[in-house]
Amino acid sequence: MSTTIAFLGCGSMSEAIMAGLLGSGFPADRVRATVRTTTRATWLADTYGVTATATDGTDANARAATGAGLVVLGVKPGLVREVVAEVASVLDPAAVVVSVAGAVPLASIEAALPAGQPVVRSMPNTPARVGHGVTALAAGAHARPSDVQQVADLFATVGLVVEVEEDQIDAVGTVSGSGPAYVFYLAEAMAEAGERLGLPADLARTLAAHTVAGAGRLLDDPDADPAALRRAVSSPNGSTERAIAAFEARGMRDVVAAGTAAAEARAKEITREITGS
Ligand SMILES: NC(=O)C1=CN([C@@H]2O[C@H](COP(=O)(O)OP(=O)(O)OC[C@H]3O[C@@H](n4cnc5c(N)ncnc54)[C@H](OP(=O)(O)O)[C@@H]3O)[C@@H](O)[C@H]2O)C=CC1
Ligand SMILES: O=C(O)[C@@H]1CCC=N1
Repeated sequence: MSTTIAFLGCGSMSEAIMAGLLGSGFPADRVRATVRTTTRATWLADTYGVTATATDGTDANARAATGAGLVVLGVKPGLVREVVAEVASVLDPAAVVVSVAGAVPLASIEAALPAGQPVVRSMPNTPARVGHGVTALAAGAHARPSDVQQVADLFATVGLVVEVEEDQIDAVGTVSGSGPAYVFYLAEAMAEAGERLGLPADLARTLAAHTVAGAGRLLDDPDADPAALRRAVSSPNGSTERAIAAFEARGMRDVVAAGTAAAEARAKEITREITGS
């Protein structure tokens, strides 16, 4: 990849992608980032050696997007329209606009850009920070296969990339986009449970965190089967089997399904808030 990349909005998600990209050897002098505050802009520039500027009352987004081959929309969903409006007139016609924003439809971005501007919508996740992300991509109406490939190459520097239809993106987001938060929540719950059984808080947290990280490593294999890995821990009539039976009896699978359904419903609600339809 030999283009200039502009991250418009560089918080948790875009920083994770940017860090992975730089870690893969992409030159820092071809990366631009914009954020709202000067403090964060200075921190990003000092930490990564990229050009980072604050937008507050300035045309920083337009300046960062000018001449960039890839323009990543990394702001919160409610700000996407505003940022697109700031850059629409300066984009190179061949520049590929990549949205990481959850719940913002391709059509609403395309409608605010010059006709024919290629747009790709993505749903990444924060393990990208350590090169273990998974990103789903959905191509917009004017994105050519080579545009999608360029975006796939960007995200491949931070993990696995899959291509989906846009109508699957909300569901994807509830599994892999939000998913790291569910796993961290499980780690919190395991630590609290350990404390209730008398373990010191620090020890319980260390045990839970390292266990989740280690289990993740075991899953990090194309042939890994979560159910088989679970069975390998569960001795017949042993203590793990008893724990899993207690989870099942309390409807753990339904609880997880209810969480993902709530996440999907909220994504659709945000889409309605943004598009007014
Ligand atoms: N976090 C996640 O796990 C995932 C997030 N997403 C999507 O990524 C997007 C960003 O989320 P996340 O990174 O968590 O959010 P953050 O709040 O961490 O990052 C948003 C960034 O946008 C900056 N910003 C605010 N206003 C502007 C502006 N007008 N122009 C340029 N930059 C601006 C902020 O600057 P400052 O720091 O100075 O305030 C901040 O750095 C969202 O749309 C979300 O749906 C998608 C998948 C996963
Ligand atoms: O919570 C959110 O809205 C975003 C989308 C997926 C992960 N984070």
